[in-house]
Parts: sequence; C-alpha cells; structure tokens
Amino acid sequence: MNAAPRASVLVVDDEPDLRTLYELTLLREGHDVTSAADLAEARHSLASRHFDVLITDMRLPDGLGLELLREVQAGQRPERTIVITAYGSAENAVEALKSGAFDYLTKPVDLKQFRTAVVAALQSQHGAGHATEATAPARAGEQALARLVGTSQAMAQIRARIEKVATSMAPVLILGESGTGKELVARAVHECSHRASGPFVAVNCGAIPENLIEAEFFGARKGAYTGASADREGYFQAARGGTLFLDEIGDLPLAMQAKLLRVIQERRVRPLGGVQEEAVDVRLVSATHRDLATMVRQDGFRQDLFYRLNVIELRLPSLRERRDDLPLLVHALLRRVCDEYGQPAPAISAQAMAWLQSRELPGNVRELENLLQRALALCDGQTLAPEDFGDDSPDTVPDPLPPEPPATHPAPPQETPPPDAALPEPSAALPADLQAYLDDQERQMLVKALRETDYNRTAAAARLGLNLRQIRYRIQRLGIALPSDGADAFRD
Ligand SMILES: Nc1ncnc2c1ncn2[C@@H]1O[C@H](COP(=O)(O)OP(=O)(O)OP(=O)(O)O)[C@@H](O)[C@H]1O
Repeated sequence: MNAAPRASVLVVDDEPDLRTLYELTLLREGHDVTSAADLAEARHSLASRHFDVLITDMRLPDGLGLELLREVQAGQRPERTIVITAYGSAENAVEALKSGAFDYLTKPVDLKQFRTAVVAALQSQHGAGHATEATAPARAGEQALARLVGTSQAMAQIRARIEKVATSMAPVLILGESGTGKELVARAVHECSHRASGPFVAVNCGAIPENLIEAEFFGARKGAYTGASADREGYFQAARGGTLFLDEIGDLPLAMQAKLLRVIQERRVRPLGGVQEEAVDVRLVSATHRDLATMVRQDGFRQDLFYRLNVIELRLPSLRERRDDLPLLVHALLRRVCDEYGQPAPAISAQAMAWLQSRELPGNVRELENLLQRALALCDGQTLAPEDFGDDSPDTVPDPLPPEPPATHPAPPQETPPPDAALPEPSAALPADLQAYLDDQERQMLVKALRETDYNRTAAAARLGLNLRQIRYRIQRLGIALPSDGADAFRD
C-alpha cells in the first residue's frame, strides 16, 4: 500500500497511555493529531473544524464512540471513522460497520494494523474527494459498473449501493440466483474501492477438495503436508491489500467455516505448518445462490460466521424481475461475445427477440449468454433469427436447464418417448464433466477435418456440415492452435 498523505486525525480515547501511543504512532507518520478523552471533548473539536480521520474507542466515560460515528454520518461530514472495540465484541464491530464506520480495530490494537487502517481510510477519503487521486480507481470503477448492463430500477439501485458500500472495509454478502451477475458485482465493489489497485482474488469455495482447503486459504509452510516442497501463499496472502471474493460461500464445509470465522475475528492467519501468524489486510466479499439464513436454521452454516459476512447485503434481482433489461442485455452480450472472437455483431430479428422474451430463463444472464453463443454458432446470415436458437426443433437442442412450461415452449406433437429409449448405448463410463468431454470430442473432429483438408477452413466446414462463420467460431472457442501460430496459415 502507498505511503499515507499527511492528514489531520482526531483520536478519542479515555486511557491516557493508549491515547499517547496512538498520538505518537500518527505523529511519526507525519500526521497532525488532535486528541480527546471523551465524547464532549471530541464534539468540541469536531464543531471547530473538519478532520480527515476520526479514530474513536467504543466505550467512553460519557457514552459510546458509536454516537460520534452516527453524528459524523448524519452530518454528512468528511471524516472516515475507525472504531476501536473490545476483544471479542463482534456485535460492536458489526454495528460500527453497519453504521458507516470505515473500519474497526480490536483491542489490544496491533500498531501495524492501526497504521494500515489509517492509510486505507485516507486513500479512500482522497479517492472520494480529489480528482487526481481518484482518477485511476474511479475510471476502473466506472468501467466495472458499466459492465453491469441494465437500466431497470433494480439495477440502478444495485449500482448505487455498490458505489456506496465500496468506500468501507465492511464485508459484503451478495445474494442472488445463479447467473445473476454476483461475480460481476463483486468485481465492481473492488474496482470502486480504494483497493482497486490491489489484487482481486476470486475463490470458488465449493470447488476445493476438503483436505486442501486450509492450505489453499491460509498458505502452507514447506513440509506441512506430503508434497509441500516449498512455502506457499494462500488466498488470504495473495489478496493482501485487495479484495478476497469467496464465491459459493454456502458450500464451505463446517470445519472450514470455524477457521474462517477465527481469521475474520483475529484478522490474522497462520499458514498450515507455520508457527507465526500473519496480519490479514483483505476486504471480504462473499456470494451464494443458496438461502444462507435457512442453512443457518438447519445447522448447515454457522450463525456467527453469517453475521460477520453479512454486514452489508446486496441482493441481485433475477432476470424475471427485470424483464425490461433483456433487449439491452441481448445487444450487450452479442457485442461482448463477438468482440472476443473478433467478429462483427449480427443484428437480431424482432421474432428472435420476442422468442427470447418469452423464455423463462431460470439460469438468468448466464443462460441468455449461452443461448446467444449457440445462436451465433448456428447463424449463417447477418441477423439472428428464431431458428438459430434451435427453436424449430427443440427436441434436438440439448438444454441443460429444466424444461420450459408448455405455454411458452410447446412440446413436440408426437408422444415423448421415455428419456432413455432413443439413446444409443453409452460406450464408456459417464464423463465427470460433460461439457469438457463434449468439447474434447468436438475438438478432435475439427482437427481431423482441418488436417484432412490441408487446413482449408471452408472445405473442413463443408465436411462437417458447417458454414465458414460457424467453423471459425468453433476454432476460436475451443482454442485450436494453428499450424504456424497465425490465422494466415488457414485458408478460407
Ligand atoms: N447485469 C449484467 N450485465 C451484463 N452481463 C451480465 C450481467 N449479469 C451477469 N452477466 C454475465 O452473465 C454471466 C454470469 O454472471 P456471473 O458469473 O457474475 O453470475 P453469478 O451470479 O456469479 O453466477 P453463479 O452463482 O452461477 O456463480 C457472466 O458472463 C456475466 O458477465
């Protein structure tokens, strides 16, 4: 993290020794320090001038530090507030963050964490107030917000909330069905924050084998387990100074939930096999499509961890709840996919758009994106038509999602055979990852056709019953390497 700019800090603590310690630490960093022993003195100082940062103990002789925080918030004052809470008082820490504190520190205060929190508070404050300091993160933030397509009220509210919550260290929990953009939102929180120049580390909590999870999260010392031939960092270390995104947090095993809770409380991690703990400097953003509150009631998720992660909740609307955004999303997704493949985006016919509008899309934006990708591969004109979506033969189009209700997606007139009646006998065991298996099959066929036609794409496409656009798309999607590493080696 960069050095802190010189700043004015108001320190409020009734213990003279601690006040002196904080004062000396801040003076050594070059800041102007004013101190107060209670709420009355602090109010007096606040009434006479503005400060950059307010650091207040929670328990003061004439009331709670929280009162000062609330007054600063209510008066829309510029001070970033850091609250110091007693060890183990999770309620106070969460309450302070919910009330708008920038961060909190727990007693006994670690001076390194104290300095880091002040630097971060100043950076976030300057990010909000001064154009020069703000330029880089602000631009990244704007771009990240713009990637969240949608003009519905629900999306406008989400964008406004992201900007608001990005300015503190409070943990954020993003809830929403699969494919509603939780990861995009997590990135936007990071990009809009003063941590934007730090790393954004995304972890899928459900994808890590249980025996590796601790080392993956906290790192491991050489020799900590068989195969640990060198010290290695975990996600918490990798995200230092940035944001750690814990996706599918509902899938975290209970034993690991206890360890994560401890790290959040202590703000320290101990690598597997290590003796010393390391300070943690990450902002936590988590997400799940599961109903965590119900999981808590059913003992599948720890209540205390839920409480710590859910300080700020962002609930993303499903696509059904923002149907009006669909046309905008279709155009934006087509542009994005075609840009990736270096193709011009085709138009979309009114009928195709109406067909998309009529779909239930339980897989939300991700399902829409998949439908458009498939249509792009099938389309051979300049305009996407309903048949490019396979709508004329729904029984031949594999759809990984639950079937649509009959009103929106009529079943074929003939009697539907039992699910496995027409299927050929599988030749081998079921693949563990169907998509990877199918991609592999497709890749083999494409490479074979290309080889047999001396890498003439038009001829290879004809052999496979595809057109040129379709084969180009598939070659790019599957990352098929070209003989001399350049598209020029291919002849259309
Ligand atoms: N509002 C949106 N604007 C543009 N693209 C979006 C939007 N929401 C989601 N997407 C796109 O949809 C896809 C799925 O989004 P993302 O991975 O963020 O969803 P998710 O909610 O994290 O899903 P899951 O719970 O399955 O992990 C991504 O390709 C993303 O870019």
